[in-house]
Amino acid sequence: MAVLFDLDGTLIDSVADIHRLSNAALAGEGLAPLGLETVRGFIGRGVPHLVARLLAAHGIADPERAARMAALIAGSYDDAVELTQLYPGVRDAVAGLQAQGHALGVCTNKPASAARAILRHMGLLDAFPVVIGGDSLDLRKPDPAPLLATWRACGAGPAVYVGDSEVDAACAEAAGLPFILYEHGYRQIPAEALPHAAILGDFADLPETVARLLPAPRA
Ligand SMILES: O=C(O)COP(=O)(O)O
Ligand SMILES: [Mg+2]
Repeated sequence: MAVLFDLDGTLIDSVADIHRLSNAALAGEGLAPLGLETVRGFIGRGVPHLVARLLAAHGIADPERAARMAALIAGSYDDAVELTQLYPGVRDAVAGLQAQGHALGVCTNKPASAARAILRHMGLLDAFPVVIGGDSLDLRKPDPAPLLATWRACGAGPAVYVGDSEVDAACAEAAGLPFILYEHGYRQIPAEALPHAAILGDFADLPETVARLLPAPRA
């Protein structure tokens, strides 16, 4: 059985680093910085969406500037780890699921190398042998393709997806996987408004929630 995770807003609280990168990219274009809460609302659909929203906040739609900003962010994303933290209980939950023999994977819209870099920084890269990022395939979440690729690489057995946003809920639904909504991430609408099999408020409850949704096969 497999437990698949979103990254930003689910395993890690990365908004401060993404905020810093975003304002550096805006500064490169001579544009004023944006507040942390504003940038938080732009996270979850990958870097192209992020830069489009950063520019749109300044009333700008300009593919050339967006491409320059995306390149600047890509150039420093792997080092944007200092302000990022694991959500409380993540380390123990991951260890517990590993001990129960679950395959663990990450399916994020963050670029794959930045996703691996932050997992390495947290000492968790070995726990997640499968990491699919927003640039791993031609399609990103909410298209189900990256989640299905993660699921297949984790053995294609019974699986759940743990995520924090509208994008993750839609992606899990399209992939046909039960969705566990982590409620302290970056979603923009009430938790009840998102399709979910369970809501997770505390990572300490994750192994039990997974066991409820993925009962062990009878001998
Ligand atoms: O938008 C991003 O870059 C990443 O977001 P995700 O980890 O929640 O998919
Ligand atoms: Mg997320």
